[in-house]
Amino acid sequence: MPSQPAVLAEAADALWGAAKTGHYIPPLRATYPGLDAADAYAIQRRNTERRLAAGRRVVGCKIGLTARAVQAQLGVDQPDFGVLFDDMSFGDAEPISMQRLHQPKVEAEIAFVLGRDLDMGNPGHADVVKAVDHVLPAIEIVGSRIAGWDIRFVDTVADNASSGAFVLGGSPRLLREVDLRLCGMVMNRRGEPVSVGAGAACLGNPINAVVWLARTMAALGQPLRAGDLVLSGALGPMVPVAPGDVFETHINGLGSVKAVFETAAAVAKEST
Ligand SMILES: C[C@H](O)CC(=O)C(=O)O
Repeated sequence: MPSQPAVLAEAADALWGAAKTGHYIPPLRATYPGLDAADAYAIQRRNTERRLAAGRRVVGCKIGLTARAVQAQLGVDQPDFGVLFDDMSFGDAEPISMQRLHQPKVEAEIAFVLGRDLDMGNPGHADVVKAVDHVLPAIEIVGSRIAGWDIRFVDTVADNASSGAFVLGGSPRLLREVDLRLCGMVMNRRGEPVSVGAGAACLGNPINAVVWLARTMAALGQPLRAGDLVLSGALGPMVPVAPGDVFETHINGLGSVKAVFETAAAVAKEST
């Protein structure tokens, strides 16, 4: 049974407050034991509307929970999605302020940029392949407003799929130039490998994840559109971020992208 609107509003307010204050909250599933997936997306939508009202612009979607191991950990057999906004976007090697992040972790991903709308009913693989304009290497900086990342499906969905920020590489490639299933990924922190993986880790092929999202959004009556960015899901394990960290991700056939986080001294200066 769907939760009462007052419960959804209270949960959305709690996440919003945690993002503003940095006082992270207990898991929603513990505070509101009846919450289901539909409730969680309704909570996410409330805060999306709040961000839009504050002048932020939607630039696309992120897909999460695409790795079978992570799905098993959270007890689900499907991915989830969150909304990407203009102010989450950082360029290759552009310094990222720690102040705006919440318990940040990084993941290496493949970003898709669409050149056509996917507004047909139940889009398929051929539709998605035709609609992709280009792909890019990306680093997603995930975050959680839930204390200690103690999340299950409803907690992360409500929290905009634990999104935070993202960095895109600067050299777009065409889909036909790369085999996304086979491309290997290594992420280094100051030269040391901290996460390795491959395209196949993302639902067998990152294109499968984009098909899942395209179908989901079409079914919701909010189809993916030309110009939308899609972060397709992690290719390897998430890695916690500390101030001053620099992560470089290389994805075979796609090139490299670097995420640079401000130092502890800069964090201290910002908070005085
Ligand atoms: C909890 C996050 O959704 C993880 C994520 O972004 C991913 O699995 O990819």
